[in-house]
Amino acid sequence: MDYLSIVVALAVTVSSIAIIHLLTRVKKPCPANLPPGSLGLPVIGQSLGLLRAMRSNTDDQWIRDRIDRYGPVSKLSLFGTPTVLIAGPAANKFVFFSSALATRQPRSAQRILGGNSIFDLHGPDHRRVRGALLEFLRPDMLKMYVGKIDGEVQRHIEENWAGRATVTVMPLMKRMTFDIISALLFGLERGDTRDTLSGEFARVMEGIWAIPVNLPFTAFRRSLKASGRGRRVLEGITREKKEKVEQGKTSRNSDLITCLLSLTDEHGERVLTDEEIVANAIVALIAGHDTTSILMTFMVRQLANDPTTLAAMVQEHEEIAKNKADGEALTWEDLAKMKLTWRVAQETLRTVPPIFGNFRVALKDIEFDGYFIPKGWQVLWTANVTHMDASIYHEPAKFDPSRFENQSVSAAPPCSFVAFGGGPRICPGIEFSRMETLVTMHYLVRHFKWKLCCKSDTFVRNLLPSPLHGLPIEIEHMTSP
Ligand code: HEM
Repeated sequence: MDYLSIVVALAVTVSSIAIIHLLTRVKKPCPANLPPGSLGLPVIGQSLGLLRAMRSNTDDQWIRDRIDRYGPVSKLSLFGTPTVLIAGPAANKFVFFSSALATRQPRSAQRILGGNSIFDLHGPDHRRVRGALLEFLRPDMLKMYVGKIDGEVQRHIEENWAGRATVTVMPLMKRMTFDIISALLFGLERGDTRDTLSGEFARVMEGIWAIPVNLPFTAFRRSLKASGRGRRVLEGITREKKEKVEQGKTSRNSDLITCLLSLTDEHGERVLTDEEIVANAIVALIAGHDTTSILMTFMVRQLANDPTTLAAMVQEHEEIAKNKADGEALTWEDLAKMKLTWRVAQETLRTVPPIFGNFRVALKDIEFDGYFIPKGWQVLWTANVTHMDASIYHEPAKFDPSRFENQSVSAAPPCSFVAFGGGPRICPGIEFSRMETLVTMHYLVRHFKWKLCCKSDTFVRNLLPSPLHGLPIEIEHMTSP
């Protein structure tokens, strides 16, 4: 709401500027071969149309309409910058692998996350920070934490699902993924600090993709302030951990922050500064928290209306459970057996990708598909058009996890499944989110049956997809968790 009302308020001011601009501008030569389409009104461009479409869950159609009208490469203006929208596997590959394109966060996210975030780094700095994060996020490191994730999930279900007749899935999944991430990344066990941080980060998320107007009562201002408070808590935690590392009182594998503090290069110098560690721990929290909770929420929503998939999943998890003692935690080997469940997750990500797409910025004049993209323009890649392409996914509207079985998808062109992005910036948190999702589904499908409370099964995109009213469900207990 906040976002839209500010945009509308700004529209009046901006239209006046636009008129003055149109009357006074010096005509610049227009490079040949720009993609078809119109840049619309200065500053506003097509932003309102896209935001409206996202809110009414018609963004897919909005993009498709543009493609029908202009073809797979078209120009428009979004959030004040001329933009080229490109779609399809070849376009995705171009975006993910071109060294002439750099990631660009909205100005609001840049200001909230600060300058050290991996999202704003390129070349050797990006590789250094990404390499450091992967030291902790790589599978052979994460496998040590299955028990810890299992403990968090079981406790969460016991406290929030057991004994209830209804629950609202989305906020519960958000809180649970926050708790898991903060336990593993920051080494924060349950308690006051974790609760405070959870509140601060919920506020950060509200304004991270807002118009960056730092005025009282704007979501951006609340978010900026909350990120400052959250950052100070994490700086304190980092200082404490640093002392322990220097005194040799902790293991490098305790959590992400300790791991990053312990990393040194061949000259014995720390790989990341304290500021970089705090900034990128925050990034990992923000990048990993909503995305995974959305995936799990939409899996719950899908399974409510898909008894065949649910029955197959229950069977997979009962098979695993029958070889375990009561209350015994899952292991890495158990997760490896949850193949169907991960296919259901992949199909959920195909049909409802948590990340709609993202922007890059052209570092120099470039060309794609015969069209000229000037330096400084944005390039927008989106997931849905590719995921719903009938020439890649037969009957794309149908929910069919078996597509990911022996990969009918492996015959598909590269960059056809882009829920996690691709290329050198592919999501480094895939394994982490896979672990959280598999462990959570293991306990949910074995212990509960559920049905949706809302008859209307729609969702909106507030940049990220969100089911109506957070997905309230009626639950029935099968066995105690
Ligand atoms: C279902 C869960 C997730 C989804 C769908 C997802 C999706 C994505 C996508 C699409 C990108 C690439 C954006 C681009 O190239 O424009 C990305 C990057 C990133 N993700 Fe994830 N993500 C998920 C979970 C996680 C988790 C759990 C973490 C951390 C614990 C994480 C950390 C990151 C980071 C740090 C980047 C930036 C990588 C870089 O720029 O090199 N993500 N994610």
